[in-house]
Parts: sequence; structure tokens; C-alpha cells
Amino acid sequence: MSGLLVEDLTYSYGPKTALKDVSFSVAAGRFCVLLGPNGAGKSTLFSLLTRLLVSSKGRISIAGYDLQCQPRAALARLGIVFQQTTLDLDLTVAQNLRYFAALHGLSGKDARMRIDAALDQLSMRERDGEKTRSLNGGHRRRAELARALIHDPEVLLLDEPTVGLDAAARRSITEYAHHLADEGKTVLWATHLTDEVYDKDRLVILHQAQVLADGFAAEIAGDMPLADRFLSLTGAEA
Ligand SMILES: Nc1ncnc2c1ncn2[C@@H]1O[C@H](COP(=O)(O)OP(=O)(O)OP(=O)(O)O)[C@@H](O)[C@H]1O
Repeated sequence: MSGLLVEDLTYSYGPKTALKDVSFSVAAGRFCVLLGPNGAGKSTLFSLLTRLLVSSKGRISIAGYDLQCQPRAALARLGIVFQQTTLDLDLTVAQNLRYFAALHGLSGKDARMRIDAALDQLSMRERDGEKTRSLNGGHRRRAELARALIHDPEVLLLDEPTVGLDAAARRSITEYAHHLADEGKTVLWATHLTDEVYDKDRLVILHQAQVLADGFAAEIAGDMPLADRFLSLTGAEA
């Protein structure tokens, strides 16, 4: 399938099992929230999806490409925003994006056009000459999202992208990511905050290395607020 497929994925750090037989899929153009309390295994899953870690047990397919057998094709179709910012704060926004474009084999006019388009999408074009250090947290996140979109990936991974942002910036990034799915991107959004989940979202709840629930958010919540359902399933505060 295109979109994202995770099948029977298991990963351990020595004796500590961080993921155990994790399976789920996200259809192309869907927004899926990976919801889990601290230590659930979200970052480990993201490391496996980006090949920072490799597991011998399980399978990952990105936009129809098997990550193990066709890693270059799979990773070329993946955009990622990590939990911790990875922008170079001493470079301007445009320089950060240009460097990343070069990593994807884009240069010259082509790179310039992609960078401008990505910054336009995030309403960041007028800030392209600013030092990244001078941006507030919300604008830094926007710059990272723009950077993740430069190579027009089919699948976008966002690992707790609202950490440290104020309420307005949090809402704006959350809404924008949903908009990207409406436009056809497959989005996997990791969070431990239930207020970032929309009723219509696909939802995978991860807890203690395993998938506890997988379905549409409204169905999983059922007759109670999602925060209460999450608490009842995991014992964790949302
Ligand atoms: N390098 C490591 N060595 C040993 N154990 C680790 C390592 N990294 C993570 N773990 C453990 O693996 C489990 C899953 O951690 P992981 O960071 O993937 O969870 P998480 O859901 O991303 O949590 P958080 O929201 O706090 O980032 C946790 O029990 C964690 O302590």
C-alpha cells in the first residue's frame, strides 16, 4: 500500500523492550495520531521509521517502498520534524532550507523555487533572511516544517512538534498539519496530548511498547471525552 505500513515491529534496548509486535497502517492522505504517554515507545518507532535504528523483527513500508529492501526510495518519500529542533541557529531560515535541499539533490533555481514554495505554504517567506536564532518557538517550528516539505514527501512524520509552544502556536501548527493531510500528504503525528486529536483523525494509542487501540478517534473515545478514555486505557494523565 502507499501511505505508511508498520507490521509486527519489535525493538529492544538490551533487556528493555521498547516496541513489541507493533502493527498499524495509515492510508495515503490520512492524518494519524500516535498517542502515548512518556516512555510508550513513540520516539523509538520514529527512529525505526527514519532508519536511525534498525530492527531485525518486523516490516516498515513508506509510500509503497519497503524500508529494509529499498531504503533510498522509501526515505526519499519521507519528511520528518524531530522532537528536538535540528535547525542550525546561526544560519538564516533560507540557508537552513538550502542546505537541506542540497541533501536531497536540489540546487540552483530548482532549490530556490522549492524553498520559496515551502516558505510560502507556512507564511514564512518574509522571514527567509532572518537568523534562525532570532525566531520565536512557533516560527522555528514552521521553518522546520517548511524544511520537511522541500522535497515534496508523500509521508510526513512529526514527533511531538508542539513541545514548548504557546497555545496559539500549538493550534496553528496542529491545524496546518491537518491541512497537509487534506491536501494528500500522509501524516503521522506523535503526541501525548489528547487536545491535539480531532474526532475525524485516525488514532493509534501506544502504551508500554504495545498498541492498545487503533481506529478513528471518535470511535475510540466512545461515550467519554478522549482524555478520559486515554486515562482509563493507560492510567496516564493526558
Ligand atoms: N537508548 C536507550 N536505552 C535504553 N532504554 C531506552 C533508550 N531509549 C529509550 N529507552 C526506553 O524505551 C522505552 C521507550 O522510549 P521512547 O523514548 O521510545 O518513548 P516515548 O514514547 O518516545 O517517550 P517520550 O514521550 O518520553 O519521548 C522507555 O521505557 C525508555 O526508557
